[in-house]
Amino acid sequence: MNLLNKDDALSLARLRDVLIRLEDTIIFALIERAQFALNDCTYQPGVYKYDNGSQGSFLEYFLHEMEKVHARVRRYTSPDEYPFTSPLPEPMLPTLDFPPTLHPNKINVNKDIMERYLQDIVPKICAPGDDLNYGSSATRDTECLQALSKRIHYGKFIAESKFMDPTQQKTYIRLIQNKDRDAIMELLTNRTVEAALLRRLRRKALIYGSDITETGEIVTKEDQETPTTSTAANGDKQQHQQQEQSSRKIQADVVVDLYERFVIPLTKEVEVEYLLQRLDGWQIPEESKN
Ligand SMILES: O=C(O)C(=O)C[C@]1(C(=O)O)C=C[C@@H](O)C=C1
Repeated sequence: MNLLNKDDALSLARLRDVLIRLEDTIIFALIERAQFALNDCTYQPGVYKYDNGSQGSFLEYFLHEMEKVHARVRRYTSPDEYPFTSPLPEPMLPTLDFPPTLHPNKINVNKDIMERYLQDIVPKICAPGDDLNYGSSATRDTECLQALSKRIHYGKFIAESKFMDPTQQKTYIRLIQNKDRDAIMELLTNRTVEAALLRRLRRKALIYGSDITETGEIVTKEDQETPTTSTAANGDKQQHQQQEQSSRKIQADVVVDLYERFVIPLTKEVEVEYLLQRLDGWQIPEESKN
């Protein structure tokens, strides 16, 4: 998405395309992280002494050092990029002129994303234990966190696009003025889009989590070892399905659950928060007054 182009940044269809592409980024990032053990010591504060004075975990140290370099090349001046750590240095590259697409706001839900990622996601996708690959797991964690953060903060653009829809603006303005959080949530919810997303995501996770043979067939280890036949008893079939699931690089259920319970709800929270602040310092145009 070219955020230097305002029309792109506010087209709901294009924004949804970005979310679809980010599904791939997120699934692949999770698959990469799942190669390594949980490595819990990388999440505990005070395990190592850090040269930047950090008192946090190895992951926080790593994230901060990496975000410093990314800040220098102006990553966080882009309205779809949000850092997890601070303070960060000023960019060494000259500032880019992004058109003012979003209403000024300071919404950053990365703290929630980090908490949910560590509590809910890592333990579900990684084997328990310690394989000493601390740098590799922190690198993969960073990729997962950045992709999730980008996806969830895209809620701001989506909310802006919905707010700018002339058929909806009056209603949004009334609900925002009444601070009616629940009604705003209901108005921005599109259950058809959510259901289609979850179906697509399951399919993608099943496919991306499998291997492909030289002749292009999708297989798992058990497809070769335990042939399923139409005469297999139900119990055998179930056992096979369970084996097949456990041999995948990532379980489709885990990815779907992650989106259902965390990614979509948090994106919607960002949308609601953004809308609740949307009228601050904004002159309501005559045609949009209720
Ligand atoms: O596509 C939208 O309209 C969005 O607001 C994004 C999203 C999502 O997180 O995927 C969130 C709320 C809608 O119910 C549908 C989908």
